[in-house]
Amino acid sequence: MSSPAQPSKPWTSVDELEEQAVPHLPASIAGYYLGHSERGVTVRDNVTAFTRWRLLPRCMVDVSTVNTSCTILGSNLLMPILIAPMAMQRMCHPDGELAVARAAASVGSGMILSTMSTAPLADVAEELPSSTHALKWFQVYVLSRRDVTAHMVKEAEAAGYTAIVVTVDAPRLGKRDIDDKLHFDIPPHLSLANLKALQEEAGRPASGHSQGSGFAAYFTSLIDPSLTWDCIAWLKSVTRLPILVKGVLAPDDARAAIRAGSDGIVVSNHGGRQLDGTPSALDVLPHVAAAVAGRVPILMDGGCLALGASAVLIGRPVLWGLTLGGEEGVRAVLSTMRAELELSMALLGALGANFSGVTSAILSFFPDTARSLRLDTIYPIQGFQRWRDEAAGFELVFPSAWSADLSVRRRLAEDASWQRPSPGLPPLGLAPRPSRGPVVAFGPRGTTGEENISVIVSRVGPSSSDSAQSLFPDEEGAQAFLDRVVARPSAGITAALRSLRTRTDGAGRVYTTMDFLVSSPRWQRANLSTYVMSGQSLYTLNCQCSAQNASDRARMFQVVTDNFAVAPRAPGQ
Ligand SMILES: Cc1cc2nc3c(=O)[nH]c(=O)nc-3n(C[C@H](O)[C@H](O)[C@H](O)COP(=O)(O)O)c2cc1C
Repeated sequence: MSSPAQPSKPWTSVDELEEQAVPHLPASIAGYYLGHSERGVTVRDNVTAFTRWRLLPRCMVDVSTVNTSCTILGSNLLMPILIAPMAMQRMCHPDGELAVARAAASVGSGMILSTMSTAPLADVAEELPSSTHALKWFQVYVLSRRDVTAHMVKEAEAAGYTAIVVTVDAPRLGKRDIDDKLHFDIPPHLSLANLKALQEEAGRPASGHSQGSGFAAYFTSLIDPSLTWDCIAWLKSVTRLPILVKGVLAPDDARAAIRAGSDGIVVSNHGGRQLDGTPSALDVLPHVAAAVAGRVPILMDGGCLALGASAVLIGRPVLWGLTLGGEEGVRAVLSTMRAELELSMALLGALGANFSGVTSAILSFFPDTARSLRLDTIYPIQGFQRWRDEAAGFELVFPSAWSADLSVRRRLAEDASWQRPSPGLPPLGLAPRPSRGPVVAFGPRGTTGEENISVIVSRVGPSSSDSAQSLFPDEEGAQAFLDRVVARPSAGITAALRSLRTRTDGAGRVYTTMDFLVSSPRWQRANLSTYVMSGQSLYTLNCQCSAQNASDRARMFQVVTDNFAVAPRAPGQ
């Protein structure tokens, strides 16, 4: 292909970007990227659907600060816009997937890397450092060769990808007439880097397929057409990563995906490239959101946060940016989209509108944004409410069906009266009582406390510099901590680390989260604990349940952990 192109003139819309990029690509590659199945009814409707909805702005809302950041399955992003998995990006630009990854990382977006990537998944992972606002997920096509699929998934987990997105709408490739006419195939200087071993084993597929698209024939030879919902359990048996299902349109399939153990749903018709005549992703989104009822995050192709998606995926515009300007071109596309989202949010006054009596059900339509505005201190959002403890300097969200543990509140009241005697009485002159446990705890109503979410604040002395580092730099350090602090060998109690991850807040504080299992001869408890230093205090958030309930509670605990935040305490506190 020709050398990377530059935009000939400034562009103001995705249509203009496409017009400029397409002439720079060989016809068969442009045809593949632009392509759709059959008559293109669905690809057109994906766009037209947006013209059938209208936005109703609310006035007189203070929008001097509009926040587009969000948290999705533990990743903090500066915008709820991710890059959809797209095959063979080196056909646009020599840097291909690497450039896209760099651009995503630089603007706080995220990338879902395709199985059909032309760069190896490990190389792409390196461009998306875990410490920044950069989500990296890996898209999986389940192949007839399950061993190869399992190997790829394990490799993705080892390379630091934090979720697997399994595409379920392509048991066969859709009928793509343009690709057939132009005999589209993988250019000879490129290869599907994640399937190299398979290609070497079977011999490289011959290009220039005389009967149509060589790529379509190759794809069909790879994919397992017998896939059913059992594959989610199979994927879970090969990886500990959350599994999202991409390609759901029917509400019943969303329910089935959750029953099968999916941790998220991507509403998508594959950009109109699979079955022609399916509804647009936008039109089905509200129905899927109703079926999902907040149990797992929903993402969608093309983008509408206000109808129930937590984040949106963009596809072809990224390829046009990549064609025209490599990394810089993709960055321009993402930055423009973020700026447009921010402007739309400001003009909508949408966030403040929720204060004017709109219910929590409506807040659930854009949960992450609503949470970032703390609207959940007033209304539950998707079943969670916010607890702010200004004196202790932290806030968290808790399941609104759970209640605060009254014994903790009673003990805190006792501590306070110990330090502040009743009015009129002389001061007792007593030293403050040392911290004796959590400052807040929540549990399901009517239970005895085995399941709980609690926060402990411990004074540890001046160590503010520690806040910028993870408390446990590696898994070995974290396991050593568990052995020392949690395990009690004399009572037969052991603690085993399952995973360790970190995130950083806007003030540079590092939140370290450990997933660990505590076992005694009689019981097993699953814990998700987050540790963060702020000022002179160590904050510990602990979410605990019985090991049997762990998979049921996983999503709830994830939301609580993702939204836990500390802030500097007022002077003297
Ligand atoms: C060129 C191209 C390649 C794609 N490759 C994949 C893929 O490898 N895996 C996948 O799950 N989806 C793939 N998709 C579908 C996208 O992930 C996404 O569903 C769709 O493109 C979004 O629509 P948009 O391009 O209109 O934004 C591809 C789409 C395009 C345009």
